[in-house]
Amino acid sequence: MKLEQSKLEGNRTIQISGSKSISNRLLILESLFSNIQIGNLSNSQDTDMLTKALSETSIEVREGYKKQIEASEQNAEVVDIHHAGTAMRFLTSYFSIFEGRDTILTGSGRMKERPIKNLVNALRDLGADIEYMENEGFPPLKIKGKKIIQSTVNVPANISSQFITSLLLIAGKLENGLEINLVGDITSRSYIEMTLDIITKFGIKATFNGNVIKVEPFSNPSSVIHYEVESDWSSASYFYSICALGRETIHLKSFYKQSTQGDSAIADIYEKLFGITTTFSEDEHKITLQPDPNFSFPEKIELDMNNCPDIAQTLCVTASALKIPFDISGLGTLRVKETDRLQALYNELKKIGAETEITDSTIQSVSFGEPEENISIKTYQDHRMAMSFAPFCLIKELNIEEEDVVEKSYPMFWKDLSTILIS
Ligand SMILES: O=C(O)C1=C[C@@H](OP(=O)(O)O)[C@@H](O)[C@H](O)C1
Ligand SMILES: C=C(OP(=O)(O)O)C(=O)O
Repeated sequence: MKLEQSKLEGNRTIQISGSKSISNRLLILESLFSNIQIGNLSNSQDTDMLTKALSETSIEVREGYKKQIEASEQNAEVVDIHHAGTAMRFLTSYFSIFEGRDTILTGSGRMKERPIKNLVNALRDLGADIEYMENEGFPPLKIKGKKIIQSTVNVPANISSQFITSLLLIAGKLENGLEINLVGDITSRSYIEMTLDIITKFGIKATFNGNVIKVEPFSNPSSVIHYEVESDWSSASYFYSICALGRETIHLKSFYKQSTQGDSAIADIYEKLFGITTTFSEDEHKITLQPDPNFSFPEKIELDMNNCPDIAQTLCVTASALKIPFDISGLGTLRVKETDRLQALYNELKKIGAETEITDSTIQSVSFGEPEENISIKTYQDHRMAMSFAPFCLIKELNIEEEDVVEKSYPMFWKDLSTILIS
């Protein structure tokens, strides 16, 4: 995607679709239990992948399916979820309790490099039957669905919170409920809290004290629950970056003041660091991002982003574009996402003039110089690389390679961007 050097057209409104994280949790719950209606479901490719994987596996169909499989002794169903990490992790638990069904759960080349061992170990400890088909600790998996009766498990919590969420989503369905003891540091904690918020709104009883999460068994909500998904704050982050560089007002919908998405931290972060105030219009669920024209930027940015890892790339690009020194910690999980995001940032920030140093879990600026003449940003098949570098067109024209990657989380990104830029 060639992006001309542009200015920001003020006062436009952008409607972003539902949170990918919330949507994917609700889809699993909808499939395990009934009586749920979802509004503003994410239009992301990851959510489509999950919807497809779950189609015809809802609870009602499951009973019939079980008999069908027993009768015909069919081979395992193959489910390919491509790049969708949450889908991979959530479906591992889901298919583990899908009695009578054998599933081969696989994904893209990159998915086969993303860890899943702690989740598989936890499920095996609970009694699940899962085998690795290629490399120990990584997808693809062969899962023989069966009834799980064990109810306590230890899970290391420092690699991915998605393992914990995956277990929490099936927990209510287990005959004896589930007690999870989180071992070690807890990464991406906000996502675990989001899951607990969703399951408890659903009627499932759960507590989180110290390092222990307890979930009681649950049958079904007594009446239909309507869940309106708040729009995606990770997607909104790119407009905060655009606002910080373009210094004009932007409106975004549909967002709430009380959000369960950890990435809503972007509002406070961009207010403190870049003078972008956010006002909420409760009745329209609209937020207005407004730059303070007299704001003086900080001398240095020091931030731990363990709770909101998906907006780290956004922040690094904004700070580099404004040449504000930064030192960001808490980013260990970035190494095992769609690409090694720390390495990708290190490589591509150079092109816009920022030299950095990276460690296992940090990125720090070293110096700022002039951007390259013909900037062409590689995305490494990572949607967030494409979207986080796009705002740089407010400073200088650039090319973003593999533009279609945005579809993973935000298919309308380029179209929405074009409505607020004037070249
Ligand atoms: O549960 C979720 O919806 C997510 C959890 C986070 O992953 P980790 O816990 O692996 O950091 C986040 O990066 C991902 O985009 C979505
Ligand atoms: C890391 C992400 O997604 P997932 O882990 O679900 O692939 C993301 O959307 O930034």
